[in-house]
Amino acid sequence: MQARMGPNQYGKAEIRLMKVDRDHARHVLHDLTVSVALAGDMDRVHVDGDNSPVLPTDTQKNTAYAFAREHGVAEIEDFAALLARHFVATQVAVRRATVTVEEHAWERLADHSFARSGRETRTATVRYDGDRIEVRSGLRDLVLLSSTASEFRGFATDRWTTLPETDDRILCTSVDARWRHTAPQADWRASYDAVRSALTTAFADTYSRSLQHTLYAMGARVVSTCHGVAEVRLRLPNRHHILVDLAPFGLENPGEVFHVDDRPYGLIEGTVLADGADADDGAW
Ligand SMILES: O=c1[nH]c(=O)c2[nH]c(=O)[nH]c2[nH]1
Repeated sequence: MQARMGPNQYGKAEIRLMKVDRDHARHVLHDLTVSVALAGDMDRVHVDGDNSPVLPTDTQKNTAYAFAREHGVAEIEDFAALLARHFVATQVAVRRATVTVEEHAWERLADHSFARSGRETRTATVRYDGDRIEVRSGLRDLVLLSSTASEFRGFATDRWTTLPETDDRILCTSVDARWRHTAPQADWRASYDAVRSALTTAFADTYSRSLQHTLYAMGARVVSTCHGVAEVRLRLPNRHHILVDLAPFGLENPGEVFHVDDRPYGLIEGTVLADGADADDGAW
C-alpha cells in the first residue's frame, strides 16, 4: 500500500473545568470548557504504532486542572496561552499547540451563590508554534433582535422564488464572532467589552437591507473602532420570524404576531478586515 500521513493533530476536547476563587468571602467563578490540540512529529504514531511521542490526552486534561489551581484563571486568553506554551516547551515532539477556552457566564446572587446566566459565551483560541503566538478571541450565542428597521427586497428571483419582498420585518440572529488580535498581549477584558459593544451598537444602529448588510456594518464597526483587532469573522444564522396570517379569524396582523421558525435557517457568514490587514488562515 502506497500512502503517507497527512496533517494531523490530537488532544483532549471539551474539558469541563470550574475554578472557584475563594480567597475572599465573595467567591468568583470561572466556568470553562477547554480543548487542546497538539501537532508535531506524530507520523510514526499513526504509521508504526509507536506511542513514544504521545502525551496522553488524559495528561492534557490533568494539566488543565493543575494549572487552574497553580496559576489561577484570570483571562481566558492568558490561560490558553499558558497551556499552549507549556505543551510546546515540554514535549519535544510537539511543534504546535492550539488551546481553545470557552467561558460560561454566571450571574451573582450572593457572595457564594450564582445563577447560570443567559449571556453569551466568551471564547479564546491561542496557537503557539514555539515562535509565534496567535490569539483569537470571540463570543457565541449572543442573540440580538430588531423588531423593525429591517427590510429584504430587490433580491434576485427565478421560477422557484415565492418569498415576498418586505420593508418591515423582524431581524434576529445568534452572533458567533471571532476576531484576530494584532498583538500577543492586550487588556483582554477591555478588548472583549469594546468588541461586544461595537457588535451590539452597530446591530442596533444599522437600518438593515439584509443580514449580509448588517454583518458588514457590525464587522466594520469592530475593526474601525477596536484597537488591535485586524480581522473579525462572523457567522450569523437568520432566525426567521414569519408573520402569522390571522385573516381566517377576521384579525389584522400589522407586524405583531410571528411564528418563530427554528429550521431551516439562512446562514450568513463573512470576514471583515481592517484596512491593510491580510486574511489569515491560522487557528479559528
Ligand atoms: O437578510 C436576508 N438575506 C438573505 O440572503 C435572505 N434570503 C432569504 O430568504 N431571506 C433573507 N434575508
